[in-house]
Amino acid sequence: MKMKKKPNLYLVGFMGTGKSTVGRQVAQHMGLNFVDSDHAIEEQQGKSISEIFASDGEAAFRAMEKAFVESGHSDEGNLVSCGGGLAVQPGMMDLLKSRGLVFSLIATAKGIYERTRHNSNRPLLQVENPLAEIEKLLAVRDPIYQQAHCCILTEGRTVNEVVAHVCRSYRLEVSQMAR
Ligand SMILES: Nc1ncnc2c1ncn2[C@@H]1O[C@H](COP(=O)(O)OP(=O)(O)O)[C@@H](O)[C@H]1O
Ligand SMILES: O=C(O)C1=C[C@@H](OP(=O)(O)O)[C@@H](O)[C@H](O)C1
Ligand SMILES: [Mg+2]
Repeated sequence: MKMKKKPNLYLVGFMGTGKSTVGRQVAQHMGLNFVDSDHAIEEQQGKSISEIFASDGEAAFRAMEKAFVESGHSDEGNLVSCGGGLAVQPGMMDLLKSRGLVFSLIATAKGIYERTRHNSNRPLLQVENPLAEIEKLLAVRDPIYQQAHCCILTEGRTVNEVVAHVCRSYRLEVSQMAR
C-alpha cells in the first residue's frame, strides 16, 4: 500500500461482529466516507441481499462483492464495512491490504448467534440450526480474518468501546506508516 494521509480502512469479520454499526461511527469520528459493501451492492442491483441470494445465488453475489472491491470506491478516505464473506474469497485479503488497512472484528459463535438471531436479513443463517452453521463457517473463516493488520475483540464490549479501539488502532497504524 502506498503512503496516504487517510488510507482506506476495511472492516472485515463474521456476520454480527458489528462491522456496519461500528464502521458508521468510526467513519464519523475519523472524517472518513462511510461505505457498506452490502448497501452499495443492494443499491447497484436494486434489490436486497436476500433477494440477490434467492434470485442470483451466492456465487453471483460473491462476484458482485469482488467487482465492488475492484471498482466500487476510491482508493483513499473511505471506511468500508465489508459483508462477512467478502474477505473470504481467494486472494481477497491481499487485495484489500493492497488498497488500505484491514481490521478484523472478532466475536465468539455464541455471541454472534445472540446478535443475529432476531434478524432474517442474513440468508446464510436462515437454517434450522443457525448456531451450528455459525460454528461451521467460523472454523473455515477465522484463519482468514486473522490475516488482518489488526484483530479487535468485540465480545463483552459496548459498541462505543469497540469504536474507540478501532479509532485508536487506525491512528496508530497511520502514524507508523508515516515513519
Ligand atoms: N459490541 C457490541 N455489543 C453488543 N451488540 C453489538 C455490538 N456490536 C454490534 N452489535 C449489534 O449486533 C447486531 C449486528 O451488528 P452489525 O453492525 O449489523 O454487524 P455486521 O455488519 O458485522 O453483520 C446489531 O444489532 C448491533 O447493534
Ligand atoms: O458472511 C456472509 O457470507 C454474509 C454476510 C452479510 O453481511 P454482514 O456480515 O454485514 O452481516 C451479507 O454480506 C450476506 O448476508 C453474506
Ligand atoms: Mg454489515
